[in-house]
Amino acid sequence: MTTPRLSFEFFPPQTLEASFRLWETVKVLAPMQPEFVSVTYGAGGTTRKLTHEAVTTIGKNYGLNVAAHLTCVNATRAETMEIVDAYAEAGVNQLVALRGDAPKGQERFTPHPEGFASSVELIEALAADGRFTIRCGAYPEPHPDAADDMADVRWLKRKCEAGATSALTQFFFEAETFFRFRDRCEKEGVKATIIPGILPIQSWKGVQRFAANCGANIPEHLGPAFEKAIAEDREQELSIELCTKLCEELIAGGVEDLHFYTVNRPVLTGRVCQNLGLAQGLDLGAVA
Ligand SMILES: NC(=O)C1=CN([C@@H]2O[C@H](COP(=O)(O)OP(=O)(O)OC[C@H]3O[C@@H](n4cnc5c(N)ncnc54)[C@H](O)[C@@H]3O)[C@@H](O)[C@H]2O)C=CC1
Ligand SMILES: Nc1nc(=O)c2c([nH]1)NC[C@@H]1CN(c3ccc(C(=O)N[C@@H](CCC(=O)O)C(=O)O)cc3)CN21
Repeated sequence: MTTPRLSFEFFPPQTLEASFRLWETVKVLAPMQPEFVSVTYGAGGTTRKLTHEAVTTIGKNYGLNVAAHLTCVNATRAETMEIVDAYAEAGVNQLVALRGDAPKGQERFTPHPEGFASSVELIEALAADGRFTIRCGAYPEPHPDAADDMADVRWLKRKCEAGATSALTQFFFEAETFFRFRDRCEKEGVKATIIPGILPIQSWKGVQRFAANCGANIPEHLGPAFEKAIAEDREQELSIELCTKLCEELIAGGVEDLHFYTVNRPVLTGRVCQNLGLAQGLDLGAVA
């Protein structure tokens, strides 16, 4: 069994308090020497400037390899390529190219009349540009926009043919979900590395809301387990236990990379990595 490579996802802070949390999260997790970290891009491009600042600051101050998320929402092609130029000038060499969620108040993704109409178009433009390693998203369980059972596999294949060399999956809670998807992708001839996206459950309430919007299935037995854990004030311990088990199963099944959705909180991700024996240099003692 190989030692998996780690990566951590952050979101750009919208308030001063949130920015303290981000820096603490980065500072605590950076010593684990992740392969890369990534910074998300708010729905509708609302965090354009903040994402850029977070990406460059993390790169400069922590020497981490940072991948910036980029979406097609609410921007012309020219505007999107301006953002791309600014990243290249700042020394960023990896992008996570996404179609993007619909902005608040809008039901579904609607392309900008002069914008990229899909993730495939964005990836094609980035590949033609040639300056970046391109990562994309992948959906082991049907994305709400998927037409049928195989749509997400076939669409991922298109994204990889367009130039994405690795895919970060939506979070999921059963290893089997990932393995089934990986097998289907292999059968369809998807060449990219498929990296499981791992969400340690920070908030049981929050994750139920979020999962419903994303089409991620929450196994039924988790409901009573969390209710009991919350009543006994050990919600975090249960999250760590479940997430550790999921990662162990993935590693046993040959997974060589783990991408953690940190939601800008270092403890759960740190503790899971510790349990997996992957947390050299991690010091959780100083976390506020
Ligand atoms: N997957 C991940 O790791 C993350 C995803 N997201 C969000 O997920 C949302 C979706 O973005 P992407 O992953 O780039 O979406 P995408 O372009 O892969 O579309 C999602 C699914 O919708 C269907 N679809 C969309 N456009 C299609 C088309 N033109 N023809 C056929 N099928 C089509 C496919 O089934 C596809 O798998 C974004 O809002 C992104 O911000 C955010 C953070 C991480
Ligand atoms: N479609 C989509 N959009 C995204 O922004 C997105 C994804 N998918 N998938 C991958 C990550 C995971 N993301 C997540 C996942 C869970 C929470 C969540 O549980 N939030 C809690 C707060 C947690 C806390 O206390 O800090 C909440 O109550 O909303 C947030 C973002 C964001 N990312």
